[in-house]
Amino acid sequence: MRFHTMSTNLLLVPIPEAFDHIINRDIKIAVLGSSTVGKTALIVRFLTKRFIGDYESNTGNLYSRLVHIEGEPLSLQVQDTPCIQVQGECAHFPDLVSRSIHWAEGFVLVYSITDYNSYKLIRPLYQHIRRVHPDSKIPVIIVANKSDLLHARQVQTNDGIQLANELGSIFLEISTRENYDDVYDVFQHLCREVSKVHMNNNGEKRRGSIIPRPKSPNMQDLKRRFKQALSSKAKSGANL
Ligand SMILES: Nc1nc2c(ncn2[C@@H]2O[C@H](COP(=O)(O)OP(=O)(O)OP(=O)(O)O)[C@@H](O)[C@H]2O)c(=O)[nH]1
Repeated sequence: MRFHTMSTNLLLVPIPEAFDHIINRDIKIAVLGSSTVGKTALIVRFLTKRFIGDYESNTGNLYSRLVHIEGEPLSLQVQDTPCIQVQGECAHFPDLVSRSIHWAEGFVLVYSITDYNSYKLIRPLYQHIRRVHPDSKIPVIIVANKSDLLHARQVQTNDGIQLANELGSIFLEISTRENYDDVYDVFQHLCREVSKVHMNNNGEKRRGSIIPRPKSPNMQDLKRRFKQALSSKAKSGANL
């Protein structure tokens, strides 16, 4: 399943320090879900375009990239998170997951179509996010991964659609392995939604809180020293 909202460019390059002064905003995204649903594969596929089969068990890497949304350069940070354990109806959130939920401004909730338990985790996870961010409509995308493994399917597409409708979230069924475009869409859509939240909902607040970055700390320092030197010269001239 695809959504069709692609009109902007998403450019992925490492963030060089030289860009620091022109990037006004960070976009912080957390990718959450239970074990082996393909969280790391999804992020790595997005960042490198490559599907790499095997990963060490994830301990929580943070990835940074420069992206362009509607021409504006944004610093994208993606937090990969350790898996969440499910015990009956309860989900146990490791520390890093809890911290990521507080930190992030947009979420990718991943389950695997081959693992019904991973699907069952999505609702409590979503509700937990809403509890942590009660005042804001934080963008969330539900991703049903591994759609290429049809023979092992345990979760029907309709189950995903229904859940997403109920929760008021966007839903995508994708194969990280087979289809890069869908992976790209997930992150592009989320970046744009977070960007919209920045600009529309919190625009006034954020505009007020954006402190212009110093153009160059060295230049400022030089100017200050130059002024000091001038005033001490003027003083010593006055003393003559
Ligand atoms: N067939 C198929 N396999 C996938 C897909 N996405 C991920 N996998 C495989 O699923 C397994 C788990 O992927 P990971 O990315 O390590 O999963 P994770 O959610 O980060 O797992 P944890 O590290 O336990 O949290 C790996 O063997 C991947 O190759 C997919 O779209 N299709």
